[in-house]
Amino acid sequence: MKTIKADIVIIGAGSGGLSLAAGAAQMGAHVVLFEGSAMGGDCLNSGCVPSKALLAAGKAAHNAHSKANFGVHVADTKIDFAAAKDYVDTVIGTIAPHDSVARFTSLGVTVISEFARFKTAHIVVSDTYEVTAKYIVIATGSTASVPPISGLDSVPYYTNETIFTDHDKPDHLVIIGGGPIGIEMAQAHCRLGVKVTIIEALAVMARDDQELVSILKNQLINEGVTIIEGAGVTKITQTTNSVAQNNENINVQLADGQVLHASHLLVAAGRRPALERLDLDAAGIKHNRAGIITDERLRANKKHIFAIGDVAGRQQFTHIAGYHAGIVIRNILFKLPAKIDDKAIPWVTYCDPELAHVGLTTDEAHARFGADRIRVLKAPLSGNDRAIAESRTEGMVKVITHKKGHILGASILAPNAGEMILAWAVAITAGQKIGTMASVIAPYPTYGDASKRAAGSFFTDKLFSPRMRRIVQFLMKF
Ligand SMILES: Cc1cc2nc3c(=O)[nH]c(=O)nc-3n(C[C@H](O)[C@H](O)[C@H](O)COP(=O)(O)OP(=O)(O)OC[C@H]3O[C@@H](n4cnc5c(N)ncnc54)[C@H](O)[C@@H]3O)c2cc1C
Ligand SMILES: NC(=O)c1ccc[n+]([C@@H]2O[C@H](COP(=O)([O-])OP(=O)(O)OC[C@H]3O[C@@H](n4cnc5c(N)ncnc54)[C@H](O)[C@@H]3O)[C@@H](O)[C@H]2O)c1
Repeated sequence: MKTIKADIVIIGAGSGGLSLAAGAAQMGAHVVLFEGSAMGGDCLNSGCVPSKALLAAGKAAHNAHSKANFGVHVADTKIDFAAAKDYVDTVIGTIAPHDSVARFTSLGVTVISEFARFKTAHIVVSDTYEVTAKYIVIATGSTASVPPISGLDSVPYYTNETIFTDHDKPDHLVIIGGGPIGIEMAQAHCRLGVKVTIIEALAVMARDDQELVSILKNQLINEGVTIIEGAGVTKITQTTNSVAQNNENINVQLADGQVLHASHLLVAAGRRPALERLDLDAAGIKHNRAGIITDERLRANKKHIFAIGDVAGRQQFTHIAGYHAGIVIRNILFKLPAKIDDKAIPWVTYCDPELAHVGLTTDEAHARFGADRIRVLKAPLSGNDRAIAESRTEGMVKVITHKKGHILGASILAPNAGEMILAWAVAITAGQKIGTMASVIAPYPTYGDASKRAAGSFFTDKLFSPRMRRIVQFLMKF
């Protein structure tokens, strides 16, 4: 057993662990980083990167098919599903060196490619190392949560960890769960020629603005995705291939008695924190079903132990893991009592059109301020010249403000909503009122102009009122 003394031990080299390791080591701390699997974690290997690459392949196929209204006729579009998966591998391979052991070693981080667990509250061990550290940061992420459906354990199914590595094209992909993973994978596969059905126990994309979600749902249904909501799966069985049509030999029974036949299943029913290898009891660290219990400084019940990213039981996004890393750097390296601030957290689901959000949702704003103290501003893309020129009028910018003009939240459904939401994230972070966005000079013609238009509608009633008309008519006398 080799022994090391370190300033900071980080367990997990995903988005959170890597950001923290790179920052802390380059600022002079002695950092030991444990990773038991692939460097880069979920985001690089089985999350953001492969899903966005597959969506890009799907978008290329879709655009090749749907150009007739532009007067462009594309003959004989052929989709090579395996080649699309090769493309996904290439994208991962291109980014991988950035997250590699070699790069982090060159930054001064001691990387140990083994799973780690607590021996005591100050000592972390793996198969061949024992590291004593002043601070320990748990960044072990999350894994797919597999619901206890009768028969599921006796049939093959994909999770995010396996779906990107299989290069065979499914005939009929049935997806259990209509959250961001389910929606993104449904559209990517459908556009690459796969028959897709989503089964969602409650409502799809429940965390997002439901008016925008319903437009998105129509878009997906028009493209060929079948969406079944409010339907629990009660039982799953498998028949022998010889009696199944189109390889649809997995039978998915729903609570209403309906039975669907799938060739492949994807379980996308949420996440559970990756705690099982850590032996948290050895360090007396408190946790619950969501993850490590932390305070606003991301400290566990032992104040020298922190948790960041998915395992911290808060929002589960790569940019949040990176944000957490910054909070922990300020706490550990600079001894500042930095706390997380939830006011302007953005998220984007990268279907086409993209669905983006930042700040409070309409429901949250209602609950916090009451319906009579908030305003909802809308700019449908049907009134946006760029969207009309590109035949992409299906979306909308929707903004929630306090009645005094403070911006509380924004949701956008648009082709590049993920880029557009940044302006609203900046405005909310900076505590700006809606007048700032209304007075911005937006380049024409852009989708961003719809943000300005939504903001401007805050003032429409006052600007075009009888009172204003009387004032202007009076002033025109001079
Ligand atoms: C399909 C999919 C698509 C996604 N798309 C997006 C997106 O577009 N945008 C976005 O912001 N987010 C997206 N996410 C979420 C994002 O991937 C996660 O929020 C992010 O990866 C969390 O980073 P993390 O560092 O907390 O954990 P992870 O990236 O999961 O990294 C944790 C690491 O810890 C390692 N580990 C675990 N236990 C131990 C141990 N005991 N010892 C040593 N190592 C250990 C694991 O092997 C892993 O490498 C997506 C997720 C999925 C599944
Ligand atoms: N673009 C992005 O940023 C992006 C993309 C993918 C994932 N992610 C992250 O990963 C997380 C996990 O994504 P997810 O989609 O797995 O989880 P999720 O929790 O967001 O959605 C899971 C869905 O599955 C449903 N469900 C659960 N059990 C079910 C069952 N037995 N039958 C039918 N439906 C069931 C739930 O009602 C829910 O709607 C997200 O919350 C997000 O934080 C982000």
